[in-house]
Amino acid sequence: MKIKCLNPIARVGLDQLDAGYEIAEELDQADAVLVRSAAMHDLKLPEDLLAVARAGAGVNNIPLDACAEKGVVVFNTPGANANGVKELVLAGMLLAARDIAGGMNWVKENSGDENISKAMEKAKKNFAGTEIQGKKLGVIGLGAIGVLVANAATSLGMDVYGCDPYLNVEHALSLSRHVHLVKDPSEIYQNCNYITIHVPLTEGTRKMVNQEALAQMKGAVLLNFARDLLVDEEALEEAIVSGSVRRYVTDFPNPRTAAMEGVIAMPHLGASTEESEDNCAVMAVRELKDYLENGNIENSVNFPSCSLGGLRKAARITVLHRNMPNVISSFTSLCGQAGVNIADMISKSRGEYAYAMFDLDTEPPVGFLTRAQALEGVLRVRILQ
Ligand SMILES: NC(=O)c1ccc[n+]([C@@H]2O[C@H](COP(=O)([O-])OP(=O)(O)OC[C@H]3O[C@@H](n4cnc5c(N)ncnc54)[C@H](O)[C@@H]3O)[C@@H](O)[C@H]2O)c1
Ligand SMILES: O=C(O)CC[C@@H](O)C(=O)O
Repeated sequence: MKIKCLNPIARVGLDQLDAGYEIAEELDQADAVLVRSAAMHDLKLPEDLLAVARAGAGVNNIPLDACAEKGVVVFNTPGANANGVKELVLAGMLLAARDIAGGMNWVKENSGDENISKAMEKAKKNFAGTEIQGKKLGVIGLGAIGVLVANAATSLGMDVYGCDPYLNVEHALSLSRHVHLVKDPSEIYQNCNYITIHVPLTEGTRKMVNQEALAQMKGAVLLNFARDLLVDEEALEEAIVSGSVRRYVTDFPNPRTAAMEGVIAMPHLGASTEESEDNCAVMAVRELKDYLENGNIENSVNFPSCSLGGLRKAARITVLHRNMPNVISSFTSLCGQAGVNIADMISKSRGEYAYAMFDLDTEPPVGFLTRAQALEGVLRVRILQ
């Protein structure tokens, strides 16, 4: 199997690619891709590509539907970099609360002054700020990162409000009982001193922090460690001028926000820690290997989770297909006609797409793959032995 890395991937992950794997020089040779933030929308994907693993959470750089149509399974690594981002969000709040950066610049600028120790006692009033303890924090999106930020902020004495209409059970169970859940994000926009967004960028969330949302804020600090396009930047500029937003702290500057007054920007550093990079690489490689070797899918963002464990029978056939009637029945009929017995099977669906795995008592006959691949609704068939 050839794996193409479109971005640098941590060594500890690549070290798991043992005998049977090699790193591809070119994308067109690849059976699978490992990627971080590289934009894949305009890449020509090889016909034989089986999988893409995003060493990270956000998948807006990957054409998910186009991949599904070609029978390419896309994975991500949920939660693997969440702590790295949480810690930077806390730093972002503190950088907005006190002029730490201004103060540090002052020290550098005055480093030649022999009397700096005296001068700073006069100058420091220019960099004074406020504390975050007792302030209201609103967290929009209570997933892997949002929950960690909310819980950490309660420990720092903040009064925390969270909003997530799709909150899942796992995240609900790990959320501190001190966090107040609200249904309407307007409650957060209107009442919170700090507002942090932790939702994925999708067509539904693009510019979710719009003019209407920004106008409700009352001198809030808005933190965006998720994606730049979640915020309407034209409206943001007006909100900063009018004072409804006091500071915009972002990990996703672009030519517009990088130059904007009132913005504290970092160069996409949220997941740039040794620990997050290692966690993501290890999880991404593990997911790829389990799919390539056993056909099992875990943490895919365009196909359902589905597993039959390790390969123990004569052969395993996996079928990525459209979620429509008769695909499974036409496949099992084909098995019957070919005289192969299905020892075990599993089938799962997710939206428009579905996946089925069949363990067989005997190897399928020559020509079976071509016939299965030609069935209506089938996107890709693999035979694993
Ligand atoms: N700065 C970085 O380096 C960095 C690192 C990791 C992730 N991210 C970004 O942060 C995002 C979130 O990451 P995560 O690991 O917490 O993902 P996650 O999938 O665990 O959590 C996302 C949460 O957003 C919620 N959500 C979706 N739409 C919503 C809406 N309209 N309103 C409120 N909640 C909504 C979901 O229900 C989910 O709970 C990623 O998609 C990515 O874009 C950035
Ligand atoms: O790979 C990175 O450094 C950033 C990843 C981050 O944006 C994510 O969505 O997980």
